[in-house]
This record gives sequence, C-alpha cells and structure tokens, in this order.
Amino acid sequence: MIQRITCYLGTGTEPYENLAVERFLMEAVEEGELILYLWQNRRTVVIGRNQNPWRECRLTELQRDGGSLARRLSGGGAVYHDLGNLNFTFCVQGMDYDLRRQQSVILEACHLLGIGAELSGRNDLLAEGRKFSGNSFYNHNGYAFHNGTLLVDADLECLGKYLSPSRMKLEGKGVDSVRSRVVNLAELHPGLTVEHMCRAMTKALESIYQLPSETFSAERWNQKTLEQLRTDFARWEWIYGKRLAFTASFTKRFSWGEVTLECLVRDGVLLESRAYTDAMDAALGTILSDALRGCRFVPEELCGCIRRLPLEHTVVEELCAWVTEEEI
Ligand SMILES: Nc1ncnc2c1ncn2[C@@H]1O[C@H](COP(=O)(O)OC(=O)CCCC[C@@H]2CCSS2)[C@@H](O)[C@H]1O
Repeated sequence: MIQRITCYLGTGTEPYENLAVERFLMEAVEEGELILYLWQNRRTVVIGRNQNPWRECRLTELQRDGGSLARRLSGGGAVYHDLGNLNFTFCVQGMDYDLRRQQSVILEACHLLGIGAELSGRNDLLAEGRKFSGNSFYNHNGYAFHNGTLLVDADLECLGKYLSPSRMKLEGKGVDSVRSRVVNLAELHPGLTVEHMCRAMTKALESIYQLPSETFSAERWNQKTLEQLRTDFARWEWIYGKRLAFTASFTKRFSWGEVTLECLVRDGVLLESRAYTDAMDAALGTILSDALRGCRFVPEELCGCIRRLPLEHTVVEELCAWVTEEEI
C-alpha cells in the first residue's frame, strides 16, 4: 500500500539523461513509496523497446532539424516530444503497482483544469475523442514504472512529419506504432502551460492518494550510476542496433537508369545488399552492393561508402542525395 509520495521535477531536457533518471528512480523507490517524475525532452522521437527506428521515424528530417532519436525501456509505439509535451513516470515496487489508480491521477489533473478526459480501450487518454497521452510500462527485478506523455502545447506539425511512414519498403519483425488523431490540451484550455500541468498533476496525486507529497531528496542520487545509465541510453547500438533484423528496398529512376537497392539490416548494420540497375554501366549494381556491405544503415555512412567508388562525380552525388532523401 502506498504510504508516501515523492515528486521529482526534471531539470534537464536531454533525452538520454532523462531516460537514465527514470531508470534510476525506478530502482530507488522504496516499499510503500510512489515516485512521480515529471520531465521534458527537447525535440526527440522516442521509440519503444522493440521497434525499428527506420520504420517508425523520418530519421533524416529529425536529424536535419537538430532532433534526437531515443529508445526507451518500455514497449509500445513511437512518440514525439518537445517542450510543449510533458512526460510523467510513476515508479513503484511491483506490489504497489496500480495502473488504474495511477491513470486516475491524470484524469483528475485534467478535471482540475476543467478538461474532460477519458481512458481509451488501449491505455491512451483521450479528450474530445482525440489522444493527448500515450502510456507504456516496464517492470524488472520487482520494480515497475508506468510512464506516459501529455500533449500540452506540442508542435503537432512536427509530430506528423517525423512519425509519418517512410517511403522505403521495410519488412521485418518488431512492434508497429498505432497512429491516432492527437490533440494538445491547450487547444481545449487556452493559455494552458506545462507549468500549470505540473502543478495540476501534483495536486491530483495528493488528492487521489490522500497524502502530502515530498520532494525527492538530493542525497538519494548516485552520480556514477546515473552517468553509466546515460551512456547506455545514448549508445548507437542501443538506439539503432537492437537485434532486430529487417529488409529494406527502394528504387529510383535517374536520367542514366533505374536503381533498386535491397538491404538486409541487422543490429543496424547492412549485412547483405543487392543493387539492380538497367544503367549502361552494368557493373554499377555489383560495385554498389559490394561497397555498402558492412556499412551502418545511416545516410552519412552509406554516402561515405558511395563516395569512395570509382564512379562519375554526378552519379556519386545523385546516389548520395537519393539515400539521404529516402529517409534512411
Ligand atoms: N507525445 C505524444 N503524446 C500522445 N500521442 C502521441 C505523441 N506523439 C505521437 N503520438 C501519437 O501516438 C501514436 C503512437 O501510439 P502508440 O500507442 O503506438 O505508442 C504510444 O503511445 C507509446 C507511449 C510511450 C510513452 C513514453 C513516455 C515517456 S518516454 S515515451 C503516434 O503515431 C501518434 O499518433
């Protein structure tokens, strides 16, 4: 039974650091305690534990705009974060986990703001039939967390842009996101800010659990553990290289012929590639597929390999522009 509630308001907006803090708080929670962590990421797409980043996110667009990609521990789909989005995480020990009660905190916070909200059939929270909060869950070693987003005043144009399906044909295992119609709470409550939402969340928490909230004491942090966790979340192998294997294929017609590139990607690396072309230079297909094998499946590296090929300058540049534009 929860006898103590603790709030921690995040201070930074770096996604890997924030995920590290979430992971740290998960194991810092004591029996009978509930920690509510409220936090924000700057422009980031966060994919679920078992998702394929190339399938879920327009990586090139995101990177071009200075955004980050992060993979979280919990499952589920891909979501967009910016400073108009507020995240919450409820950390408890396994036996203190009560999803419905935790979600009622969100409903109560909305109620305090005069916004009618409801749970959807699949753990999303909706207002006027549109989603403003996606939730996900994780448990490990007797500890559990339930986290979620709250769209307060996020850039929905960016949300749509980064999470739109890729033009590449991708096949493979992994979890697909469930696309929904979304709404910012500020649209339903003009003038609403993230600060108001944080206050409403804390008030709602105290009211649902009938306990006063304490703040997370600085002595409980372990800087070394946090740094290690941050490093793990920021690792390329964790974000892109997660076991999942998939095949990708894309085709483009150039003035000098058509090229189809088929790739088998595992751990984020191009394991096998085949290129077909009807260009005059019949060897192009072989040269290209040989060059790309073993390369990481990201535009900069693919272009690096292509640039080393003994091909005409304009062909090289056109191929590079293609792999970049294909949202690899
Ligand atoms: N920020 C945000 N909030 C609510 N809904 C969103 C958001 N971004 C995208 N979406 C919509 O949800 C679907 C994906 O829904 P889907 O149900 O597939 O996935 C989720 O909801 C996962 C929620 C994860 C919450 C974590 C909390 C801390 S780190 S991330 C997407 O295609 C959009 O239509």
